Amino acid sequence: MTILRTDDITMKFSGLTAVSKLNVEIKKNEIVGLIGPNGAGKTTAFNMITGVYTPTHGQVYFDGNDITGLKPHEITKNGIARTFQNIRLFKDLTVLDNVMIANHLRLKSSLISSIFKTPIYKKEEHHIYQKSLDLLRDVGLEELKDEKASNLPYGKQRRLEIARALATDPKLLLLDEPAAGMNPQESIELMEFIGEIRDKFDVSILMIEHHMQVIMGVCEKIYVLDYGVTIASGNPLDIQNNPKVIEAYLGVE
Ligand SMILES: Nc1ncnc2c1ncn2[C@@H]1O[C@H](COP(=O)(O)OP(=O)(O)OP(=O)(O)O)[C@@H](O)[C@H]1O
Repeated sequence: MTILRTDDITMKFSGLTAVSKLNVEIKKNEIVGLIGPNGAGKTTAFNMITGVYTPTHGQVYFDGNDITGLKPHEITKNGIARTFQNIRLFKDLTVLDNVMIANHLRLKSSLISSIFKTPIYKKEEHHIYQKSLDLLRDVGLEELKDEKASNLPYGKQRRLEIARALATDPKLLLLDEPAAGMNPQESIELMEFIGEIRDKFDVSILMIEHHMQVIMGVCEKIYVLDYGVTIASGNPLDIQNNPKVIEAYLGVE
């Protein structure tokens, strides 16, 4: 079953075509990579899928619906969550509070009931507390729940970011360079972690990553962009042996 399909999505910024006619297909529970040299258009593709930009041409279909042009929060509610290249945590808040805040997107009670702390609000608040603790346990951060987010080592901050994204109950998770800044040991752990969250949370994953070992190790399918154009797609072995990819991407490493 296809969870995400982009149909010729294109993004033009005045004279520059950052992404040209991108056709991505992600199946349920698939882990897919999006790679390419700096400036190839990867983040722009994420921004079109998550509603930060409306494609200048083409459509985005998610879970059978056309989501092109929806606002980012509407797309999150539809079931797409993302992390960012530059970690975006509330650095002065605790690990637990970071996850609880992300969970509030799912809160059903009104602003009024939250101000007056009605029984419905208290019940939902308790549910969120419990769910956040469960999430932290699932990503291996439970013991650090009271720690300030900024005190966490880099690899754990990335995990917390992923936990925050998972708090919105996504069906598709977009990870923007999850291995950036990680040491080799953290990168190996990340590879295992990505497989675990796919299984545990029953999500599909689309990830941008420059770390070739991570991409080749976890992705079932890979798309390669160069100057906004898709120059190859296929399984890791096909991609590694594709002369166009070697020239455009691996050649500049
Ligand atoms: N808002 C914008 N306005 C104008 N040009 C933009 C904008 N966003 C991106 N670009 C340009 O579009 C092209 C693709 O950028 P993008 O950030 O998507 O690449 P990327 O593959 O994610 O790169 P990196 O690996 O360095 O993050 C670049 O030439 C960039 O300068």
